Amino acid sequence: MDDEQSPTATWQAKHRELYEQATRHSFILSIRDGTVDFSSFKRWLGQDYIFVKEFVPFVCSVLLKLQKESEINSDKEIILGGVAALSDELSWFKNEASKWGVDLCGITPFTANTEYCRFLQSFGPLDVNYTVAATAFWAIETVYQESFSFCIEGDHKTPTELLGTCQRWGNSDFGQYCKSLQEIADRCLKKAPADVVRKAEEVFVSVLKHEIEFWNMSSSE
Ligand SMILES: Cc1ncc(CO)c(N)n1
Repeated sequence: MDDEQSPTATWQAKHRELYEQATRHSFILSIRDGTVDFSSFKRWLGQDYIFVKEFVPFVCSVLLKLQKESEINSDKEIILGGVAALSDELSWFKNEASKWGVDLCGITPFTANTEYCRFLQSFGPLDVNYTVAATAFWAIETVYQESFSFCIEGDHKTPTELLGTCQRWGNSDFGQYCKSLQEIADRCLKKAPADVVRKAEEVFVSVLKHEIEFWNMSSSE
């Protein structure tokens, strides 16, 4: 791929500061250096389960939008794979929650989570542009990939109990999946009109801000 021409890579560089705050947040750094507070981890776990339940209809809406753009068949397979993986992910959350003694039924979403979920819902209507939704999808998955892969890279001190979580989003298959999503977003963005590209960039920045708020929420009381 021609990186110089890649709109998403350009934005990652242009919004570097926000991007770093989202992917190198103190919560993630505390996992990597082993100082993480397990009660924060448990809070993140319960809140993220709520988020992922809302992420399912979001990814389905991306698939539905794509259905209207009849020609791109390989995109459909990648995104359908994403929907399928979420089923496994929800089971993983239930299993992980029971290991940590977190009661998933009794959880109420915190404000940052509610706001992020509302943002996801805003992509629901079919007239919301596919390119913009695909950009959001790529950004959401990539923040987790870059955050959790950092916790299992190099000289980390990630607690053993958290390695499974970090591998879930930090593994190289998930990394490959994020690259595929990036290629989809870039291909769409390269042929999109200027107003769509502008909107997609705004959405990219919004995702970073929501992700930062989500980490803040998880790491504070
Ligand atoms: C908040 C949040 N962002 C991204 C992902 C990746 O799916 C997730 N599970 N939760």
